[in-house]
Amino acid sequence: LHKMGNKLPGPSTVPIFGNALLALGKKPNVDVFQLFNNAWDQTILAERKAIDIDELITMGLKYGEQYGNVIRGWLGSKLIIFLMDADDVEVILNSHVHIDKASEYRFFKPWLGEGLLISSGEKWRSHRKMIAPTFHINILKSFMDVFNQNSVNVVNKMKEEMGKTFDVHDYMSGVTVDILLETAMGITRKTQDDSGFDYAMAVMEMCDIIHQRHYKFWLRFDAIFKFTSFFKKQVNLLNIIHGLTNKVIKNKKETYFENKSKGIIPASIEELTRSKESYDSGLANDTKTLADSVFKGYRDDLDFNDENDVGEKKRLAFLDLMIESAQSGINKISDHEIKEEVDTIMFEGHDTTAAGSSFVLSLLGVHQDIQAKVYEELYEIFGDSDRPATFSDTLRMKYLERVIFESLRMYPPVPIIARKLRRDVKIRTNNYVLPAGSTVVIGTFKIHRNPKYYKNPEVFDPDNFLPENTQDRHYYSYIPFSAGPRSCVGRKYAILKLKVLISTVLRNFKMVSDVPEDKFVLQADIILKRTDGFRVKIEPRRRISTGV
Ligand code: HEM
Repeated sequence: LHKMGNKLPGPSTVPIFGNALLALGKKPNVDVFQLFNNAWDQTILAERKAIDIDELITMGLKYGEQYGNVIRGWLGSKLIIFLMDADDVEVILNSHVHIDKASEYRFFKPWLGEGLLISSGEKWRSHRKMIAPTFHINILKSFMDVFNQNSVNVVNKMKEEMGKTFDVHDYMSGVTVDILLETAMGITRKTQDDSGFDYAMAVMEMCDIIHQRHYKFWLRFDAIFKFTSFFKKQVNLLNIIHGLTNKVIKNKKETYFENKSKGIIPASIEELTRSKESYDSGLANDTKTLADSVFKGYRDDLDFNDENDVGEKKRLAFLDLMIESAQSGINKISDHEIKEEVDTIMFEGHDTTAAGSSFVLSLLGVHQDIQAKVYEELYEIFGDSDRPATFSDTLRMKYLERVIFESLRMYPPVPIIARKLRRDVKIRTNNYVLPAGSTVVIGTFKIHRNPKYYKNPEVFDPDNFLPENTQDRHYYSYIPFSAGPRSCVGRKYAILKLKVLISTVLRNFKMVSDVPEDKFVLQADIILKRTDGFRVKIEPRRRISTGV
């Protein structure tokens, strides 16, 4: 490992510590925008020694300017390799071999157990096969009412903020938890209480603790961590988080047995979607969305399931399927494993979309011309009507989709992903061989801002996703949902939900941001966020065409 690792370019090391001392005393909050905005300029980089940077990861990205798109760092005897070229990333993500997560993900274990995000081997494979069909396009269509209703609810809540400056993330976070509870978990509004908000807050604080464990190396050791105040806090936060997920499962199981004793068979997704068809008739001629072309280079099991019949039994929403499977013995899954998956979906499905929607809304507040174009498109679809969005409406939101994609490019909610290599792997850059046992960090944030793939990478421009601009671009230069066998299982769910939620907000309010984009302070936390808060103002929307 040592011999092969040292053949890769990277900063010089000191005995025992390797490059670990470079991270000493660094804080997690970074002005990432500033760092990356100017990072292509070598002279500015040279002056940037004093900047607060986020442990080896952000530092590794900075060193990219010096060493290229492959950099090695030694954290003691641990070899970390940063990859920032789409060709190299494809070799890792497209593989069915390199699918194990890096050991850093273990800090999630007390919270998520061995859920889909962290598990590997046979457990991951069989659970992925079980869970992916629960995000089948027919199921997503049946969620349209829930997406619409909750979007209207959050619009009504946001009216309180008219004329004030506020953090739109608070609202996006709340509505995202509500939507997840109702869709994936099948918990009706009647049975929900305020614990969703406490849950969202606890998740944010847990992410902070996990992040601290990444960059403060002494907190990496469980034996030390257990004696810190962080541990006590973690216990309290996990009580809140698991309190909600336990309640969700208990509630769902009770309903299952109640219905079973009454002989009630839950409506299949086919039945649910069929009854919608008359209401959602007149499907747009062109049913292809931007996602179909942008992600076509790495078709995954989600696409396969949508195009093939996965069998009626499997077409149940997530938690229904889990419980049905456990009770009927169709799939082998224990109660404990159900809980791990519920915790995983609640976390992955919530924090990512809350950050994604908050970035879109605050960016539109900055770029008024782009917002006017989005509104013009929505006006063409809905006119003055307040009617809910149908699935076919969402297919017509082509400019909004480009805006969402561009926002996920510049501000990917998951800014990096990491894998542990079990075998040596040869990459395209200089035919380097990455040794088994090393940790590979894929710098999504940096790849998305590489001028090799995007003409003006630092400029927010939805036209980056016009068909003529996407057709020849490397597929792995755009990986907000990762790609390959371990791609995000909620990708289609997320895009559909974002379209309904954001279109509903914009049909009711004009977003305004007094903070320009170059003043956004990013936090390269587990989930990319703004430490300065997603501060916006809203103005009532006059329902007239903007004439753009
Ligand atoms: C804008 C929204 C989202 C983004 C940007 C996003 C991004 C990602 C990324 C980059 C990964 C790979 C992580 C890694 O390899 O470490 C991932 C995995 C995952 N995501 Fe998402 N995600 C989003 C929404 C969702 C939603 C809505 C759900 C579920 C409702 C979800 C569920 C999952 C799960 C379960 C995994 C693990 C998949 C596996 O390893 O097989 N995500 N997501």
